[in-house]
Amino acid sequence: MLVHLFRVRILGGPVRGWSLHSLRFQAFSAARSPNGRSSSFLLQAVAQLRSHLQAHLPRAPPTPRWSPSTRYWVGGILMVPAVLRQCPHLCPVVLCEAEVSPPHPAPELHFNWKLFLHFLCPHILVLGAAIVLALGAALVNVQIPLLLGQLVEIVAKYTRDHMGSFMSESRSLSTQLLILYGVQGLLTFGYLVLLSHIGERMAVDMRKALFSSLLRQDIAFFDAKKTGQLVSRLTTDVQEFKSSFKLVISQGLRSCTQVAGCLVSLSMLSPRLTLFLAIATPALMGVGTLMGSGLRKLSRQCQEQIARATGVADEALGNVRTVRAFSMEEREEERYRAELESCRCKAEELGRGIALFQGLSNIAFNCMVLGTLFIGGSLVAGQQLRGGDLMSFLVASQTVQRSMASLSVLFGQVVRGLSAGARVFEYMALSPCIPLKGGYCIPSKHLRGSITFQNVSFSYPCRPGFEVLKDFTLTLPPGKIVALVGQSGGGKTTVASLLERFYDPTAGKVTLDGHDLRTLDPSWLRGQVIGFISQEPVLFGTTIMENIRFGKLEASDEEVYKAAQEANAHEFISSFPEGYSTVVGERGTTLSGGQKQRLAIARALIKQPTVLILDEATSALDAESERVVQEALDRASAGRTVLVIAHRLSTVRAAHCIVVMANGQVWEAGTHEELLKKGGLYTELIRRQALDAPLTSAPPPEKLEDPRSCQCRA
Ligand SMILES: Nc1ncnc2c1ncn2[C@@H]1O[C@H](COP(=O)(O)OP(=O)(O)OP(=O)(O)O)[C@@H](O)[C@H]1O
Repeated sequence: MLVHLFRVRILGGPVRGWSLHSLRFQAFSAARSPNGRSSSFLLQAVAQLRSHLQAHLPRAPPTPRWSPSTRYWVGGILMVPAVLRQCPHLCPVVLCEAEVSPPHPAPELHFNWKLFLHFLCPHILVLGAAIVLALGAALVNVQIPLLLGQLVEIVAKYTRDHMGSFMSESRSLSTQLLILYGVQGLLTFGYLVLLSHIGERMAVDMRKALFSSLLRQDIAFFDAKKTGQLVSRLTTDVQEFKSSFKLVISQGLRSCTQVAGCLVSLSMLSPRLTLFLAIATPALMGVGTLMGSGLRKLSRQCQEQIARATGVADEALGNVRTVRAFSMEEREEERYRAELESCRCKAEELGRGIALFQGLSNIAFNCMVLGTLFIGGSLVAGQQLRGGDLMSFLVASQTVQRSMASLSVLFGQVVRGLSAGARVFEYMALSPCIPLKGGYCIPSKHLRGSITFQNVSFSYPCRPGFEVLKDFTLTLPPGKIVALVGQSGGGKTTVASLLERFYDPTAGKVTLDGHDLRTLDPSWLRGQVIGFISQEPVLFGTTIMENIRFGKLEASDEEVYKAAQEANAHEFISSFPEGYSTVVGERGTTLSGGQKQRLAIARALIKQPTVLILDEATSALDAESERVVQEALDRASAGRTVLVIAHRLSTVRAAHCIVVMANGQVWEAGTHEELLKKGGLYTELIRRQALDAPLTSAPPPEKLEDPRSCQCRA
């Protein structure tokens, strides 16, 4: 408890419900002992204060409650258990910056110092100022124990001799101490404000750069990554990196300076006591570090288990409709309960470990104080040390211990910060294979919309061994409707993705009006040439107006209304009280499937695309919605090159050309009537669909002709 007493004195902070003033009063009262010797004065004062502090200092809770910051620090904080858990206000930076760190698999990543310096450079002057202030605060902190010792010497002299005026003798020292406290407070305020300024600005810059880099990555990149993981890099990792950066500068500098300064003071005060400290402190900290690493491991397991439980809850709540539809509430409750139970066991084990650690560390630190007092007391008794110097020694040694404890915490924080930074910088340094912009734009007067796939082979980058398209050749004549049909998984959507240039073919090429797509500007291609309408339209959680305008940001209100009319959407939009200002909810949840689809059609039509891709655009709709949407699609298709991907063959009978895909190739092609006459796979698919058999089970019948000759006529 003496440890805490001196911390209260060093930092001048109030102990809950117990002011510094009353502590001092108790110390002085205790000092009026009959023998008047300074050493016994010290011991009595300490004993008295100790008993008061025991009664007033907050204690560790009987069962640990794992608040996010507690969980986070449980692993790393173990070198300063008593300080941080019982006197959290004494270490505001540490606790303010504590964040939840989600469990991450440990990929081998290297911290990108070049990128780090790029973000740091604009703030280098402010950082310099913060470092100067932090060093100043630390140096002031080194001075305080020495002055405190001198003050105690005056107190001891007065209680021994009862001569002179205590007030006049102590005035100058007290004033100096007050000034130092004030200066230290100001310096601390200054460097924390500056560090916060740098940290927040860097975090914003890093988030902007990372977000921008993520949005520019290839679609193949997103095939391989989880959205949650990417979002976590933007949020948690940047936060952790920022916290570590601020902590390392503030705490690290201060602690190093204090350790160095106080060690000099200590060796000047008493070399013998310093030797005792030099042996005992590292030994204790070594044991503590060993125990700490075990507990950190346990803490990590605890976090992973919490993440598993959260995953179960997230999945159940996110898919609540499916859970309800299958009456699976009890099963989900049971799964969550089981995960929670494991969490509890792990957390309790961790709690026991921490309790043991805290108990042992309290004993160790108290023994160190006792040892210092014992050896120091004997030196005082032998007239080799003054009582005031012993007091200074105790205060300074506590500063050293506290600083070394924060350094050991910081070490863990540095490791975490570096790996968080490495994760953030990893994606910033990635450059996509398909650029967003750059390349040739066909002048609109020459743009016809003729598409060809020439001997295209393709495997998805995340599944390189599996060829989805094999020597695929197809022509989409300008202004005509071509329908792609075939077995599920046959590669129809892949054809559309290649046309959008979400991927580049592994072999062969895709051309627009004779130009290889790789030579054309992708943003022009996607933004102005191709309109894409998928089975599950994704809307943004904003107004209908803004959702339609997403297709062409500079579109006027009139253009939006016109697109909505073409898409058969104007009527239902106008029936809403808020009209075009209606907010559609997250992903458009407040709209029906047919309404969402019509908004998606309006969004695609507003840019007046030359080529339209309809990927099973009506398959998720009921008969009535399908009729309205199909009407809109028929209108939208007129005069455009249209690629329709369809499962229901009845919807593509009117297409100028129907292409049947199988095994990643064009199996046969022609009009509905021509294909029926051939009696090949198309006929088989129609027969199966009439029987309502799934298309997936259809093995392709014998091929009737060379697929290369299956071309749609212009
Ligand atoms: N992003 C992807 N990464 C890896 N493989 C993929 C990816 N998308 C599709 N595939 C695979 O490519 C093959 C063709 O898929 P595609 O979606 O093009 O088929 P489809 O004919 O459109 O099927 P459906 O009619 O069921 O929509 C499938 O085997 C599928 O598993």
